[in-house]
Amino acid sequence: MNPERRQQRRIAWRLWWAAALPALLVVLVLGTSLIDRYLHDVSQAWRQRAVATAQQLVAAAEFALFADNRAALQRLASGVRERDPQVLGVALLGADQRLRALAGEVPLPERALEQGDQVSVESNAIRVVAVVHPRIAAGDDWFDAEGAILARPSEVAPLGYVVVRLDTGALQRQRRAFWGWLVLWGLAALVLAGALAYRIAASVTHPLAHISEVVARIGRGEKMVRTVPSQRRVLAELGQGIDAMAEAVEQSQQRLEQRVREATDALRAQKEQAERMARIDSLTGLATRRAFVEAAHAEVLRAHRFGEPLGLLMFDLDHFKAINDTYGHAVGDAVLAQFGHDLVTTLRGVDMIARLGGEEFVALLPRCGLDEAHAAAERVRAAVEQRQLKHHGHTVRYTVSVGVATLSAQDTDWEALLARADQALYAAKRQGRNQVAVASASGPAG
Ligand SMILES: Nc1nc2c(ncn2[C@@H]2O[C@H](COP(=O)(O)OP(=O)(O)OP(=O)(O)O)[C@@H](O)[C@H]2O)c(=O)[nH]1
Repeated sequence: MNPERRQQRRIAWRLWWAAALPALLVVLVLGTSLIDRYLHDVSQAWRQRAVATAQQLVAAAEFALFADNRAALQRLASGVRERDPQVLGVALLGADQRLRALAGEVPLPERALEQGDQVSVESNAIRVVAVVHPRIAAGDDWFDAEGAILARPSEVAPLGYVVVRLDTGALQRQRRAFWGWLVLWGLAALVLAGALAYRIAASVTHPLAHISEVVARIGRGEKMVRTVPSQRRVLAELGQGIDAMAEAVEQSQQRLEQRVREATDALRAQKEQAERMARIDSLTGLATRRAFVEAAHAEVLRAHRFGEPLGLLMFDLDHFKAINDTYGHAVGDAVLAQFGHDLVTTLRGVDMIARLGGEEFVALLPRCGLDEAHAAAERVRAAVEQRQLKHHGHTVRYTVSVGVATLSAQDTDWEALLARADQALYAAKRQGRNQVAVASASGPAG
């Protein structure tokens, strides 16, 4: 059983007990007190009946006791028993408390009998001992000549005693029947209260289970799940609260996701920008040293693989420090940018042009032999020589020295090729600048 279901059961049980227990207590208390009262009345009635039977016998036995007529007394005793089946026994005792007649079973009193009636209650019987006083037989002796009372019947010596024992088994049966009835009604009340409690509990636990399930699903990441109005019933406000909370959580999650997306996009853009900047020189728009190195490596491999020529031109602006010093750094930058532009327009589109750093540039010329490379270098040199850069009222003129090298079988990598072009450039500088110098396969030429 899952935890939600177990919790639902627990709540249902508590509600059930909350409704059933008071009902049970009410039935028990009311039933017990009613039965007690009823049984008390019934046992009083039985007691009175036993006393009445004894009193009837007292009246009837007076003469026979007076006359000590045992046969008459025996008839009386047997007659009472025959008439009333609930009379268990009748005993008639004389004034000396000795037995004169007996019918059925009667335990006789052990102690000397007193004047008044005695009622004793056994588990299944009531025993009444009644005193027989002379009332009619000796009546004449009770009044004087003027009719004044000399003595009352109770004040003179008794003629004898009547003992009657009445069966109260029926009373006990009635008592048991009532208790059975009470238990039965108690159970019926419990079942009824249970059924009602179940309905009441269900009206709370079903919406609770529904809301718990929705909360669990939201917890598992199902964003769009909400409570159903027909199922949240008495807990409508709680359900609406959960819905509102889920809505707020979803919205804040969406906002968060949006922010994460934006931050990721910004990071990606920054990364791309950084990569672009790492590959493209911001001043001239040409490839950087890093981009050149990658391309040169691939080109050298390709040229060796297909036996194609590969030319490399290395450029260095002449006396560039003087330009900076004379016109300022901004003009120096403008010269660099212009030179980059001139390289792009003068050389071919397939040529890989890069700024290695400072005023040093390089161009890789695929499928280009020495003559072609030299011609290209010369074109650049001549174009730069003709260039007049106007910047903030200044007209700047400058020249460039070029070192030319072509890939030889000994150049195992681009660095070897570049080193030879650099040596050629150095030679061009040495020879007076504004020159193109060509490197030989083993070293620079003049
Ligand atoms: N304006 C500007 N100047 C730069 C840049 N990069 C390097 N330089 C300058 O370029 C100058 C290079 O000077 P040098 O290496 O002495 O060479 P040079 O003056 O051209 O002399 P030679 O090459 O021998 O003809 C230095 O003054 C650097 O500060 C840049 O991006 N912008």
